[in-house]
Order: sequence, then C-alpha cells, then structure tokens
Amino acid sequence: MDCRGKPAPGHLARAVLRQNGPVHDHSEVYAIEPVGSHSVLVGIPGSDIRNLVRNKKLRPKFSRVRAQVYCTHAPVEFGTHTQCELPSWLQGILLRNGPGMHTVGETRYNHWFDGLALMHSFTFKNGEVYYRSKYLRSDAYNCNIEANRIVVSEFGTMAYPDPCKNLFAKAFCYLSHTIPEFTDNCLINIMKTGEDYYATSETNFIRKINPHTLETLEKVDYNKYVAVNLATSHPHYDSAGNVLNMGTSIVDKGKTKYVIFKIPSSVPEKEKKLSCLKHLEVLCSIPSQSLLHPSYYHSFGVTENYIIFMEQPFKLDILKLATAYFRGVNWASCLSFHKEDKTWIHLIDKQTKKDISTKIYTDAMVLFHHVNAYEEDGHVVIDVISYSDNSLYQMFYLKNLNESFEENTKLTSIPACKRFVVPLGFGKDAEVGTNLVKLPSTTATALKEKDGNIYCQPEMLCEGIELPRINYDYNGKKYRYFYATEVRWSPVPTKITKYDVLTKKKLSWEEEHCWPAEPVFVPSPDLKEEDDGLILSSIVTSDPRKAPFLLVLDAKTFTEMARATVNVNLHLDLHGLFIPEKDLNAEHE
Ligand SMILES: CC1=C(/C=C/C(C)=C/C=C/C(C)=C/C=O)C(C)(C)CCC1
Ligand SMILES: [Fe+2]
Repeated sequence: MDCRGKPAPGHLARAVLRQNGPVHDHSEVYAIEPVGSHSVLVGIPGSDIRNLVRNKKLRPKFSRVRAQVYCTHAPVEFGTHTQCELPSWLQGILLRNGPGMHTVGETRYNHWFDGLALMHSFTFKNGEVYYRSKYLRSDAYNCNIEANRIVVSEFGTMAYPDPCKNLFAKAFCYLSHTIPEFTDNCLINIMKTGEDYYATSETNFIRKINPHTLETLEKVDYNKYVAVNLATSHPHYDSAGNVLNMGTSIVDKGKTKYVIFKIPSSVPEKEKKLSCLKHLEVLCSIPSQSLLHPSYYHSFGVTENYIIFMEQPFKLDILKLATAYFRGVNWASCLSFHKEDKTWIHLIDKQTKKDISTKIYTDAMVLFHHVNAYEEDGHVVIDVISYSDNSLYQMFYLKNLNESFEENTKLTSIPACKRFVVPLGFGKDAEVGTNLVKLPSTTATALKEKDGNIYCQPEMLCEGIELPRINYDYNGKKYRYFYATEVRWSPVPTKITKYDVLTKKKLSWEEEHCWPAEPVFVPSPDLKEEDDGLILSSIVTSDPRKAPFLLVLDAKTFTEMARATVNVNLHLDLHGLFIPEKDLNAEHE
C-alpha cells in the first residue's frame, strides 16, 4: 500500500490555564490546520458512540474553535469557578489514542475497534493546557481517503480493495501468504522506545509519531526485526525504559509460538540515528499448544523474576484467518472462545528464559487487561480483569451502539477483577488435594492434582471495572492501588474509580452526562506514598450543552483539582501515556 493521502482533519485548541490567577479564562483558541475536504468529520458532535446513540446529523465544518478552562475544587458543578490548584510540576504531554473515524465516503465500519486512529494530546506547559487531535496518516487511512471508501480490512470489517480486478488474481495473492497483510491502523495505544513514540495496535505494524505535533512518521514492520505476525499494544517497560513485549509467530517453519522480545531504550552512540528496534532482542518463546489455534491475548504480566502469560481458550483459528477474505467474513469471526478448555498460566523465568515445568491452569476465561503482578513470600500474585465469555467484542459492533444501545449491549458477563496466586514451591512434596497458597491475605487457592498439575481458583477483588492503570513505579511489585473506569452492563464508562486491593475499598469520581476515559496516574515529583500524584482523564459528555474536558484528580483523595474545558468534540478513546517534560526531546517541537 503506497497511496498518498490528502489533507484531512486535525485541530488544535489552546486553552490558557492560569495557576492561582483569574479563576476562569476565556482564552483565544484557534485551529492550526487548514481544514481539508474531509473536515466535516471533525464536526461530529462528541464521541462516535455518543453520536450514534443520539443519531445526530453531521455538523458543518469549522475552522475556529473556542475553549474555556475552569479550575475547580470538588465537589463541583459545571461552571463553578473556584481557585485553580493545578500543581506547577505537571509539565509534559498526555498522549492518547483510539478509534476516531468510522465512516469513509458512503462506507461504514462494522465495529468500534475498526475506526481510523485519532490521536489526542493534552500539553501541560507553564500553567497552560493545549489540546490537539490528529488522525494517524496510516497507509490504511491514506488508501481509504484516496478511494473515498473503506478499502483496508480492519478487525470487524472485511474490505475488498479492487472489485474491478479479477478476483482469482487477488485470491492467488492471498493464498500465497497464509497470513494476510494486516492493517497499519494503529488505534490502540502509544509505545515509547528510547526517544521515539509509536502508535500501536495488535498487528505487525506500528507507526512512529511526533509526540509534539502528532504527525505520522515511518511505518515499522515488527517482522523485519522479529518473526511475529501479531504483537500486543500493552508492552512493559523496565526501570531503564527498555521495552518488553510479546507477539505471536504463526506457522513459521512449521511452528506457532509466542515470542517475548526486548527493545532496548538506547542504542550505541555511533548508531544514534538508528531506531532502537534495530537492536530488538528475542528473549524466549513459548510453543503454542496448537499449531493452528494460538491463543489471543491483549496484554501480559511481569514480576521481578517472571513473565506471566495466560494462554486463554479465546483462540485465533488460522485456517479461518487465511480464508476469511474469500469467505467474505471479518477477522473477528476467526476468534472463538472454547469454554470447555482450560486457561494455562505460564511463568517464564527471566533468568533461565524458560517456562517453569509445572503445569498451572485455571478455568476458561477471556481476559484483556492485566492490572499488575508481583511476588510475595514464595508466591506469584496475578491481578487481571476477566470475563466469562467473549461478549465484550460482540457489544462493540456499531449496529448495537444505536439509540437503544443500553438494551442491545447488556454484557452477558461483566468484567471482574480477579486475583490468581501461584505458589512458587509448586508443592513438590505436598499431598494431592492440598491448597498450596499460604498467603493469609487472599482466598485464592492452588490445588495440587494427581498428575502434578496445579489448579488455581481466583479471589474476586471487584466487579464492573475496565481500563486499569497503576502507579507504574509499582509495576511488577507489591502494590496497593489501581485506577480504572467503571462500567456495569453497558460499554460506556460512567465513573473513574480508585481501588485499594488491601482494604477492598473504593473511591470514585462521577458526574452527570460524563463518560470518562482510562485514568492515567502521574506521580508527583516528591512521591512518598504510592498514591502521591494526579489522575488525568479526558471526559466526553453525553449532553451537547455540556462541553467535554480534561479532568485532574488528586490520586490520594480522588477530589477534583482542576478541569480544562475544551469547546471541541472529544472522542472516547482507548489508551495512552503521560510523557513528563524531561523525557520530551525539544528538537521535535
Ligand atoms: C486487525 C486484526 C486484529 C485486531 C484486533 C484489535 C483491533 C483488537 C482490539 C482490542 C481491544 C481494543 C481490546 C480492549 O480491551 C487481530 C484480531 C489481532 C488479528 C487480525 C487482524
Ligand atoms: Fe487495552
């Protein structure tokens, strides 16, 4: 795919946020990009889902936007202005990613996860907040815009690039590769490698971006550096900033395996111009239980000494994937949940780079997000958010997200935060049937079975939460708090919650008509306790009279410190990261 793109929408709103100054400031705000021919999409009121729900017509395009900033104390009502308390140390960029455009010309994607990536940034600089959003100019985006219709397949939409061409020629082209060419519409997250930032999804492609301008840079194929067809968009980072990620290598040299790899955070001085990816190193691989049915996974866990991989029975069917194009079905239909199978818990020893030999398993489940994991007194504690089926993917079909979405999208299983505990001694000398978990703080169990396998049953921590985040300094370590959005029986989050895994108590923020995004924890520079810091979340509003805003909460008390109201339409997004000013390379500005 090498089609060249046309200018497309993007806008920047600048909002002055003065500390201890006037409590509200109706600042001059301007759009910086020429509004292109497709700009009408920028004018969609609110998030895509909100738009669908209210079934609004497209708004006319605009080239100027206004923003207001309100600095508030909690509890607040919209429009209440009190003294601003945004700390001066909050300097940097909150970068976010998610699906943004679901319609191209007359064609429409089927699934919310298909949307063309829209990146967002909130820049905190000298007491001012700047908001910017820009579509990722992926090849998928450029080809679609050029054709004025969807021509690149996404998760829930199979597209047919050239209907006028002989289908057999196309069929042959697809047959010659077992694994089809996947999209580079990197809509899920942002990854940092060294000084570079990438928009990421779950295919073999990532797209480098400029974190200051949100411009799209090189397209990188993981496959050039490591033999993977898929890779997660939830990598881990160690204290030196090295990236640890996992991908699936499908039927390569007759084998399907999960590959764990490291991308170093720096490259030798003489190679300064080269990307860290050139120094990617494979740490180890785990063979898939089945050649043609590898597990699907969205994230994985780490502790000080182990890498944790949950091989769940939510699986990709490779034969279905290879033939989906001719059968006229989407990639999503190649995933299926085998509820009668087990979920295998793999612990990979970082030192020996080997999967521990004991077989550890739990019941069938579907899991997307690991919350955190750590080692304690000879046990590995693994906190995840799991489902009892794959209804999550189902409910994000756009046909369900219409006016009656509350009825259509009732989850048949709600997300549950569960704690699994694996005893590291593996009960070599223990009797069959013994519970090997000796941690007094948990009700999770691990039973030794006749064949030496260990059967784990989790402790339920809480229900109805998704998009978990922690203070990342505690990643892989014993921790106490996580922050998440609260969802009940619908896909739309209505609260942000701080959960204390020790006391099982919750603190929440909510406001009428507010749909919060994933809460990002930013540690305070003089951090003494785990929750010394701020929570940043962008809030989409479901009432058109209420402007969306960036919310700043005190992570300790969960009280509101400030909100920056932006009079442009924010979209519901997926994931992102905060880049502290010290990590920003001023050269790119
Ligand atoms: C395109 C494509 C894929 C895309 C998956 C996506 C886009 C998943 C998004 C998951 C999210 C957002 C989960 C949230 O919890 C697959 C199935 C990996 C493989 C086939 C090609
Ligand atoms: Fe995710």
